[in-house]
Parts: sequence; structure tokens; C-alpha cells
Amino acid sequence: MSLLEIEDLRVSYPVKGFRAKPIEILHGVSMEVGHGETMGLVGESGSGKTTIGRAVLGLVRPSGGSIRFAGQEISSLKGAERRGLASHLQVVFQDPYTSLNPSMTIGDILSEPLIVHGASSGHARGRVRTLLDQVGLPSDSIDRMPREFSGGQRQRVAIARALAPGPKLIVCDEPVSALDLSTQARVLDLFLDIQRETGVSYLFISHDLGVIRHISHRVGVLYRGDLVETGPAPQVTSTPEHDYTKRLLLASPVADPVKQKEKRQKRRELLAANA
Ligand SMILES: Nc1ncnc2c1ncn2[C@@H]1O[C@H](COP(=O)(O)OP(=O)(O)OP(=O)(O)O)[C@@H](O)[C@H]1O
Repeated sequence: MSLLEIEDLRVSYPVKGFRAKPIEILHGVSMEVGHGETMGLVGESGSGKTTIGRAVLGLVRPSGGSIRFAGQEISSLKGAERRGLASHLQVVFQDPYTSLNPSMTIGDILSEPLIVHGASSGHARGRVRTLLDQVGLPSDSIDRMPREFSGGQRQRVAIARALAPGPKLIVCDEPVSALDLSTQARVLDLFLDIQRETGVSYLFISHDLGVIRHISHRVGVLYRGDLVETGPAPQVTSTPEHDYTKRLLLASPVADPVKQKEKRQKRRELLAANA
């Protein structure tokens, strides 16, 4: 049994206007995330990646299908039952500038989820030091404010906060796209190290095929609310089967200008063949 099993997931959003019908964003998505696995979810803006993450986190109610976590149906959980899941299911958002409370110290930001789950303040303080070490931040960060940190360091704090309750799965929603390239690489490596140490699973959302290739064991490609291709990361990101994935691959930038030119030509040919 996989840790997360999503089956025929449908989500619709309301549309403003008298008698306007809700618009369906996800049209029956099925996918799984195994224990200790990273499932990468890639697709262009508006394809519904974040909506899948929000449905898993209980932030949006599906109009159909099921979401099972560790064997339990969670799509209709509410109140205390949903809150009880929080220690197993965490999230890291895209923007490290807005996701941390600017008026709290790093120590308080990291202690909060521990104290909510019943830890004493002494125990929480000790655990915070371990978490800071785990994400590569100095222990004196504990008394500092988020504004004193760079974007990459703030994202490390956000990762530590997600790790605090010892989750089984972290939904990572574009967690490196607000960072510059070298910081991206370091934060991605941190995600990999943490997974090796803790066995946590990731549902890793990104529009960037390069990022997805680097971090994922398996990849799902989302196109306009449908999962059009799923498979091992090396296969999907180098020899994709679906035309949309081929276009996505040819649209991703490469450093070598000759290769970039070849890619542009292949992309033109593919588009012409499908015109
Ligand atoms: N709360 C909402 N109400 C109405 N429509 C929404 C809402 N949230 C998202 N949408 C629409 O649902 C579609 C999918 O959005 P979603 O954020 O899931 O896509 P995405 O693939 O994550 O895109 P991006 O990479 O730009 O974040 C978009 O057309 C978006 O405008």
C-alpha cells in the first residue's frame, strides 16, 4: 500500500455570476506517492498542480474521487480529525518571504507546531536546535527574526517548521522557484539529505522540469487538469511518450546554445506536426 493514494480526483471551483456553473479544474486525477518516495508533479501554470496539493492538505474539498493517506480516506475529514493529521502531513510553500510570521523569532516559529502537539517548552527548545542543525542553520538563529535571513535561509526555516512534528509526507509547492539558481540547488540537496535521513515522502510541485528531474523518483505530468503521463523520472524527463511532455521538455532551457538551437528546431517540428 502506498502512503498517499489519489483516485479519480475531481475538483471544481465556483464561478461568479448568477447561475454560473462551477468550473472543473481536475478531471479525475489518479496517482500515488510511496513511502520515502518523491513524486514530482510538473505542468504549465494553471494546469492544476497546486489544486492537487490543496486537496491533499484539506484546503479544498474535492467534488469527486478519493484521497487515502496511510490507508485512511481523508478527503472529507473536518475539524479535530483533520487537525490530527497535521503531524503526519505538512507543507512547504513557494514564498519564503510571506510564509513566516515576521513578528515571531525563528525559535518561536519552530516551537509552535511542537507545543501545539503537546511538547513542553523545554523539550521544544531542544528539538528546535536539532531542527536548525538538520537544515544547516546556526543555533543562534533561534533568537533572530525572519527579516534577518536571506530567501534561501528562510526557506530552510520553512523546511524545519514542516519537519518539526515528524511528518510522513510533505507537500512541497514550488519551494525553490522564488530562489536564485545556486540557492535552488542547495535547497534541493537539503530536501534530498532530509529524505535520506528521515524517510519522509514528498509530493513535489514545480513548473520546472529540471528541478523535477533532480529531485523526483517518479514524475506525473499534468496538462489542463489531466495527468497525461506518469513514470520514473529519468524516463519521463528524457524520453517522454506524451506530446505535451515532449513540448515541455523542448521548452526547458539548456546552457549550451547549440543544443538550445537544436531544441528550438525540434520544438518547431513537433508543433508543425501537431498543427
Ligand atoms: N480559489 C480559486 N477559485 C477559482 N479558481 C481557482 C482558484 N484557485 C485556482 N483556480 C484556477 O484553477 C486553475 C488551476 O490553478 P492551480 O493554482 O492549481 O494551477 P497550477 O498548475 O498550480 O498553476 P501555477 O503554477 O501558476 O500555480 C487555474 O485556472 C486557476 O485560475
